[in-house]
Amino acid sequence: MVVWTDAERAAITGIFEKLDSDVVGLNALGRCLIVYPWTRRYFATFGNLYNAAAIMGNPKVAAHGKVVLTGLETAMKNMDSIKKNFSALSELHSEKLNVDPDNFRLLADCITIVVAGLMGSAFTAEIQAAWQKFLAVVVSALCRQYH
Ligand code: HEM
Repeated sequence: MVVWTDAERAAITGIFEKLDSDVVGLNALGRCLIVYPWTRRYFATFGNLYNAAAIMGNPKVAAHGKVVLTGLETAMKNMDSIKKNFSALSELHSEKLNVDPDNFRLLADCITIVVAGLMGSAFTAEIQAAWQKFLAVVVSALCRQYH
């Protein structure tokens, strides 16, 4: 079981309060698709993902970025049962979407980079530590139904 300190809980909820999930979602998913181009293959239904400008201007990327952030927000609101809550989502990514689980970590890193950029100096090492712990638990929960 994952144990969260009050400071970690406050750091994570604070990030969601401060940042606009539309902005974080588009920029993080867009960055992932640009930096790790093989991730584009999972989004064949999204249309034009040929280059950075097309990706960042694609409304389906923006909409899906928001979906991912909404998923994270659900995890934040249920921090003591992330594994249980993400069981169906893990199964979907594994069995139906066939997403290689290595990619979860890559998207998580893009989310951290975007959050860091938006938070500026408020993204202290302590806040980063709490945030990365949170994302590590999410990634581990998403990997759980892979076998
Ligand atoms: C932080 C990690 C991630 C989270 C929290 C997350 C969350 C979600 C959520 C909430 C959905 C919608 C599920 C539904 O409709 O019931 C979804 C769908 C999807 N995810 Fe993920 N995801 C993550 C990582 C990834 C990665 C790394 C990839 C591929 C590289 C990926 C590919 C997809 C695809 C292809 C869909 C279906 C999109 C569609 O056709 O609408 N996900 N994800």
